[in-house]
Amino acid sequence: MSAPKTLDGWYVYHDFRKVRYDLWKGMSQPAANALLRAYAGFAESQYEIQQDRKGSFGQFVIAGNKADILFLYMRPSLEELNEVKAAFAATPMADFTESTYSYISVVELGGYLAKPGVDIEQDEAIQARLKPAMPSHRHICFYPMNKRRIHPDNWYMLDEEERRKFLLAHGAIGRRYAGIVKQIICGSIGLDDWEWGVTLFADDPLQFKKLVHEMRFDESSARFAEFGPFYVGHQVDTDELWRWLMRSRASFTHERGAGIHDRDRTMGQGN
Ligand code: VOV
Repeated sequence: MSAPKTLDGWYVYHDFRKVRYDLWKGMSQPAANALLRAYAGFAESQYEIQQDRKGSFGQFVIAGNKADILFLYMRPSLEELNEVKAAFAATPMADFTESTYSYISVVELGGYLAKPGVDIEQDEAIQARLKPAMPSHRHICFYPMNKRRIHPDNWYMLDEEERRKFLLAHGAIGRRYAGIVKQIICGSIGLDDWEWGVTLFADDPLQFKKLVHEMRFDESSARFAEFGPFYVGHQVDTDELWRWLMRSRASFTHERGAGIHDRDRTMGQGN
């Protein structure tokens, strides 16, 4: 029995963080403004890297209390992800948030997608899937998963034909969500605690429930899948993240609606 080939793309770092409200609320308003301005510079540089197609970046507010914020980065190499980690650590945002969960993986596609005789590097459609720009959908859902290895439901002992049959049925369900849910499946065997990181994007979060629910009844998930913790949230730009963070400070009530640039202006006037 031989392992199926995979096509591997950008390395992915999910960085889930919680706000240290004890520090954040104790900070003076000018200090909070300066902090967020410094962070905005970092976020801007991340979006520029994405613009240059040298990586991807997204900011998300996470629902529930497993985390408050997710920073999601993709880069061509693990070293570059570690550079991003250092660059983030240098921002004051790192001082008043703490990591609650992280996940390292690499964008993965089935090896059968490689057409014989065609250089993967020249196949634009495959390159776009291996090195994806951050989808612009409003919502995100992330969870890690394994394929079971307990007899008789041992995914890794199935022959190729059986696995293909299961994945065909899985793909058929997924395709019914074309244009509604976008998936980025990342392999993490040898990289992190689970075998895959599943990241889904949709404008309506209810579609995550509908898709995952449908897949639970499909044999490839019903018999073989095991799941880790689920995270769900919505995508924000830096300005919206700023407003969300400011709302969590008691002093924000009289500043509701002020964005980074408004704040910069008022800061410049000596506020
Ligand atoms: C949003 C829709 C969607 C679509 C269209 C889709 C399609 C496909 C196709 C065609 C293929 C086959 C290999 C390849 O082409 O890469 C896959 C592969 C895979 N998937 Fe998937 N999947 C989706 C969605 C989707 C979800 C929601 C999940 C989580 C499962 C659940 O129960 O919660 C998932 C998982 C996976 C995994 C872990 C793999 C790798 C399995 C392996 O052993 O290698 N996936 N997937």
